[in-house]
Amino acid sequence: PFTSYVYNYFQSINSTHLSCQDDFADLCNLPVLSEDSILNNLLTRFYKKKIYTYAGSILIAINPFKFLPIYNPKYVKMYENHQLGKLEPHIFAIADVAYYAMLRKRVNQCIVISGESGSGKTQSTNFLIHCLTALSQKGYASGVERTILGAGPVLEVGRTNVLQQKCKGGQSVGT
Ligand SMILES: Nc1ncnc2c1ncn2[C@@H]1O[C@H](COP(=O)(O)OP(=O)(O)OP(=O)(O)O)[C@@H](O)[C@H]1O
Repeated sequence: PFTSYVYNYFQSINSTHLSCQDDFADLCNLPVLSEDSILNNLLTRFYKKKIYTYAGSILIAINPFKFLPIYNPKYVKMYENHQLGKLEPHIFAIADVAYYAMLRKRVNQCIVISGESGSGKTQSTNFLIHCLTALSQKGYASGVERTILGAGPVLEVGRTNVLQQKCKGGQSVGT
């Protein structure tokens, strides 16, 4: 029901009008907090090619279904050791916060990725692993990234068998 609500809402919106509208990088800063204002903000940002939005320390990602040039090493560097919320919302910001919290607190960290089928969980997991291996500076040298990414499909098949597909609504990455 929520998906059809969102779909109907998106259908009723004038996209040219949206791209001129102001948007908020964090939903917590919305002057009025309602379903309409949240969806309107997410859609406005999406039309401006901003697929990520914060809800406090939670990152909301909207699948663009196309390549965006926002995952290159320049972005890893830009988000390295930064304070969450200072820069535009980004998946690398979440990886960075988890990585440095792990180093600082010396405690394992967990990133939970949730969404319906096809929403981009696997892709987001890959971006997180890419960023984490780059931050640890082992990615390029030892092929750690390739090894972890290679294990992903095997783990997914195993987990899907055990949980019988219906429970496959979330993914997690531990650092
Ligand atoms: N950030 C992104 N940028 C570009 N394309 C994306 C992004 N996220 C997802 N996609 C596209 O959407 C497709 C589906 O995403 P993905 O496989 O990650 O979904 P999923 O949530 O893991 O689905 P399932 O639960 O069915 O396995 C990808 O193959 C990719 O083409």
